Amino acid sequence: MAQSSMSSSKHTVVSSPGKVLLAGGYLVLERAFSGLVVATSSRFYSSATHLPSTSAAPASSTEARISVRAGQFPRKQSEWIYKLSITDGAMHLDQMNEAQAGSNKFIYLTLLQTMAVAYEKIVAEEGQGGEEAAKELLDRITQGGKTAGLDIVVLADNDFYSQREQLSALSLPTHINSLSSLEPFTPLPRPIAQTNKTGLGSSAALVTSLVASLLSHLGIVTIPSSHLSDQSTSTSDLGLVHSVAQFIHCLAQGKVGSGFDVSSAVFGTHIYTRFSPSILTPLMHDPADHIPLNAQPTLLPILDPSKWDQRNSSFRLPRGLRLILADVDAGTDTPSFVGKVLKWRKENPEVSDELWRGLDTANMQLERLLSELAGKEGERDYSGTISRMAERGIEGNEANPVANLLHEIRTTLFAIRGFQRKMSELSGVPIEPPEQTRLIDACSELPGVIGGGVPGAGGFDALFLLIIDDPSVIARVDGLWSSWKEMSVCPLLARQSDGGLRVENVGEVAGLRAALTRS
Ligand SMILES: Nc1ncnc2c1ncn2[C@@H]1O[C@H](COP(=O)(O)OP(=O)(O)O)[C@@H](O)[C@H]1O
Ligand SMILES: C[C@@](O)(CCOP(=O)(O)OP(=O)(O)O)CC(=O)O
Repeated sequence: MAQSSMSSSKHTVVSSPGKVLLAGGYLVLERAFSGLVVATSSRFYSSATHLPSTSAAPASSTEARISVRAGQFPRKQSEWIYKLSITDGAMHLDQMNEAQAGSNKFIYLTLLQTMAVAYEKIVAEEGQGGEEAAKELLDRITQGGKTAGLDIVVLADNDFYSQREQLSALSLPTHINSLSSLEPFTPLPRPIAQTNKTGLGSSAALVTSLVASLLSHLGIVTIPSSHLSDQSTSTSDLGLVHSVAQFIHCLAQGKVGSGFDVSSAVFGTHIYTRFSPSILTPLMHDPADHIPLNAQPTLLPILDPSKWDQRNSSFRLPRGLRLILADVDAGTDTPSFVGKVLKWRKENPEVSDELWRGLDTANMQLERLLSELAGKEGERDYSGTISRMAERGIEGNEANPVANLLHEIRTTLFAIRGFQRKMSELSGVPIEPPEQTRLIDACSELPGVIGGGVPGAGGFDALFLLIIDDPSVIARVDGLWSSWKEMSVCPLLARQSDGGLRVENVGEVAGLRAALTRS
């Protein structure tokens, strides 16, 4: 197990999946509507172990060092070192190397607020606040003053960042199969800010896995293990990780989004209905930049999962179908899309209400059809029908309910795109721009492709296809993508996955041990 209670070798690795909002972009910002969020097989890993003491950072029971390194990026600018100390009746977190590495708001806020939650949990366990509880927290971090603190490494599967340059450096074509030739956690040449992201939600997966690995390492929560035999997690532990990660992610982004990305990083694939943004309002204004050593908790009463009202209903893609994704080489400024669409909606309530309702009906129809198809997996002709469809267009067949469902799924995907184009036309925001329409239409004509669309906020960033999971279909899609001239289309390796947050066994994740020890 990666998580062990042996004092000197305690090592906790927690991973979170990336996300694709298959349906429900913009609508999911409102509690009246839901989104279909699919978690990806590509994951973000946060590893926590002890930091050996050195003369510069001696072991101490009154302060701790916390070093966080983004393991696949150039070390000099991608290792953030902090000191956590007790001074003037509060705990303070100060970065020691800002001049060299710059700051990383997502990491800093995750450390500060997670430590604040850990402090409040210790106060609740021990019944008293103040320096005693803060010292107990420092003790857990430094293993009773025997180590300097925590050594954290964060690593994202290759899919989270564009691998175009890495493929071309190895003279590999931009094909799905080429991606598996890249070394896991391939080193990237530039710092994070100069690296192109692919839209899998790196910051949500980072914050979620880091919150979980810290709280788990410090003995505050138990996270499910990748080993099915070890399922001792309570749902309230996952709920706490969820609310803490939502809070931190909103704080770091400077806004309260729908939170579907953090929710899928915790719970995996599901139908998501957002939390009321007012839950977080008291914490969003004027957040503390230190941890006051109060006896009364300030975060836990708000982050108590029982006070949160988001809904996750179970959903998964049927067997035999595969979700494939591509990164399209043209950036989209999602925040400005959201602002513009919402402004248009506010100015045009009647037209937009009708459009939102129509799109929601199509989105929910997609969910119903996919669930109905999943319900037929046990039927005799299920696999046969699916594989026959790999070779031809998706056609209905009166005598075959599986074929009919596949055909209805295709029609619904087209209907959703129709609504998204209407949204684009009316709001002036290119949610499904004509370049994407041409590409997705061409892909949808290939035998074995059920349909596709633009995920999340849409734009020029990415596209998804729902296909029959068969090598011949993948080969056809690969061929079309690599020869497409109007935009540069680079596939991702990820497929859909149901799992959410989990503790990993280091030896069982390909390339993880090597990446953790890479200097
Ligand atoms: N591998 C990583 N290591 C450390 N921080 C990361 C990493 N990946 C992303 N981040 C943080 O997340 C930020 C990007 O967040 P954001 O722009 O919201 O992207 P996304 O849409 O992928 O979530 C980066 O500026 C950085 O602070
Ligand atoms: C518009 C949205 O409903 C969906 C945006 O989804 P994306 O997957 O496009 O998001 P980014 O990771 O920020 O690029 C906004 C929201 O739900 O917060």
